[in-house]
Amino acid sequence: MGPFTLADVEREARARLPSEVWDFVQGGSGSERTLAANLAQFGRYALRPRTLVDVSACDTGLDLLGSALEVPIGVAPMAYHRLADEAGETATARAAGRAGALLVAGIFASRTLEEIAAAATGPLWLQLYWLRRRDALAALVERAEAAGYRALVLTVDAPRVGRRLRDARNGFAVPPGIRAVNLDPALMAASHRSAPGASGIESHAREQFDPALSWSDLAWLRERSGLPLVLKGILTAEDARLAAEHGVAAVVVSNHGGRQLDGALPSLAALPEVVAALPPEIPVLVDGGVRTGTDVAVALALGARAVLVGRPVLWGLAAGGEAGVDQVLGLLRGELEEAMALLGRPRLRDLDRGALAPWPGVAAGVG
Ligand SMILES: Cc1cc2nc3c(=O)[nH]c(=O)nc-3n(C[C@H](O)[C@H](O)[C@H](O)COP(=O)(O)O)c2cc1C
Ligand SMILES: O=C(O)C(=O)c1ccccc1
Repeated sequence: MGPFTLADVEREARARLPSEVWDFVQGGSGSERTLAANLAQFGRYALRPRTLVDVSACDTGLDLLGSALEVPIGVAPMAYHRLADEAGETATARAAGRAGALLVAGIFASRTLEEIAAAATGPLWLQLYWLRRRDALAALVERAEAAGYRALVLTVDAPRVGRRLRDARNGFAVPPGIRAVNLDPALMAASHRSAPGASGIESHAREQFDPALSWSDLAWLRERSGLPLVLKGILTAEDARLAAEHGVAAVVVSNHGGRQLDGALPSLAALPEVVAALPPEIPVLVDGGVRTGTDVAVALALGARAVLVGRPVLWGLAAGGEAGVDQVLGLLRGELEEAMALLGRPRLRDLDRGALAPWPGVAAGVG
């Protein structure tokens, strides 16, 4: 029977994955304070249900950068889905399409951009890191456009990869059979070796990521592609305003699932100031710690247009492959519809600050 919650899927995934892969997926940087705070922040809000509203039809559909979604939910970009399931990103793509959800494929996908696009039936975006090898980046952008990707998501919170102590202690390296197949193997070699005290991921990023990336470099990307540019990893109003000035189409409020700056703001806590700093035509997405449909409702009530979900998708893959991702996305969708019905807010636009109160005795900053 079940799973009935994402926590059920998490338990099953943990039982199935090798412990060093589990640690890579689950872990955060440093003391994992931000990782924990992402989850805890949702508990700072209480919901204010309205009654005697016709909720016989709850509509979770929306338009995001010109693409229709059935749910305000996307799969966050994550490296190496094949760590969790043999089919990897193609399974994720099929499941996301069935759920009417967005898929953000990662630059370190373990299936080719073209394989992912062929499996996808819904909108697809591609996440990029700013690699020193700008030629490799330019080639990816060209391939993404040709394959039908609809936006580029530049991750801006990782000039280097944060120190993840679980991976360092485990000497984690990406297993040889699993590769970031969209990049030249020569660029990826360090990911497959662990140096003393550093994971392969950390060594690879030190070698290949260009930490000199700054606002003026965004023009390079925008010149190479007509695709909308999304910045992932914004946590402040200052950066939100700069993003708007630089012609960005959307932003993702994120601390990278607590994997980058330990001690950074929980993403839900940063969301209101980012929303307030941007005009309504620039949608704000948020990720980090979304585990239930009511979490989705809270994020939307604080001004997010949609949420991205990271680890739970890998749990789904590990627990049941493509069907496991169906379960994860299906549970979130069902829980969101239930929350909307019981809140008396049958349309996404009804989810506003009026839906929230601070949890009694806790300063939530509903504003
Ligand atoms: C195993 C794993 C790999 C990730 N790889 C990437 C990546 O390659 N690029 C990126 O921008 N974010 C990456 N992320 C961060 C996610 O996109 C997302 O910000 C985060 O997982 C959201 O938090 P959640 O896992 O609590 O939902 C990764 C996260 C995990 C757990
Ligand atoms: O972005 C990440 O969190 C991550 O785990 C990763 C994976 C491969 C290369 C760089 C970062």
